Amino acid sequence: MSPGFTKMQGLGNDFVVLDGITNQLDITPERVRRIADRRYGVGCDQVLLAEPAQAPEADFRYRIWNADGGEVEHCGNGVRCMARFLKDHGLSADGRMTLETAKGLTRVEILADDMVRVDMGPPVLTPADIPFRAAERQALYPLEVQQQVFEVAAVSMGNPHLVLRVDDVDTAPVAGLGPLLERHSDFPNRVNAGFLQVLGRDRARLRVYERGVGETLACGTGACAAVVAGVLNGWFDSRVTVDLPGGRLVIHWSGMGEPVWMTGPAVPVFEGTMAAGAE
Ligand SMILES: N[C@H](CCC[C@H](N)C(=O)O)C(=O)O
Repeated sequence: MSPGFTKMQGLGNDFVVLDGITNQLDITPERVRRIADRRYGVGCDQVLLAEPAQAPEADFRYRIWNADGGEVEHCGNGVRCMARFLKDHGLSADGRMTLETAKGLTRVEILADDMVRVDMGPPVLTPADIPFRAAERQALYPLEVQQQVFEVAAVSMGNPHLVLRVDDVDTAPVAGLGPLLERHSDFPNRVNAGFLQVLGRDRARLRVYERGVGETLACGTGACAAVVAGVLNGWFDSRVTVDLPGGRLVIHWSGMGEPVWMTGPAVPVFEGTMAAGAE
């Protein structure tokens, strides 16, 4: 029988969280796909694993896999849930912690009202580091998809994002265009595709077709990338409330070289144990 897990969600972006600190766990892409399957397994958008820190400045390391089994660099909703998991399970005595992921260090603080504030670090905009096939950095890039050309922003928050501005997220072609954008050849590692509706200089709506998952109810790194794209294109001031289908994130970015701050919820749903074969 496998060790326990905790099901958590951040604005409906849902996770199976595993404790690799107390337990020795071997996570494989096949195992992730089984766990993430919403019929044959627990079901989730991403699997998150807590591990002992490797970097001296970090309190813990945490790893992220998308439902398709691919390991990725960062997850905004996930890092909030991981911090809450570590605190609730007595693995962290403090509501403030530094978590290490493949993208680097992320500083997290659980606030008095149970919201979680995260220093997501500065955005990466150099095409080669996103990675994105463009010769030089631009605020918007032409991207051809099935003989149509879209103007998109390209931003990495440790993981790759494109941001496409639309008039109305409710009518945006997320289901049809999302998969084509996710696998566009100009993004060698694939990409998360954000559909952004600007409501004002401090308000936005966003839907995200996530790499390795499909459309999720919320995407934390996607909200950060969308605000960065909007600030760089003159659409936003530095503080923006982003309404996603699953709820609201508050994002703050004061400009180049500065970190992106994200504040939002992290909610435990249930504890469980997976039967042999379901994990
Ligand atoms: N699908 C993303 C990882 C999860 C990001 C998202 N769930 C978030 O809250 O940031 C990727 O492949 O880069």
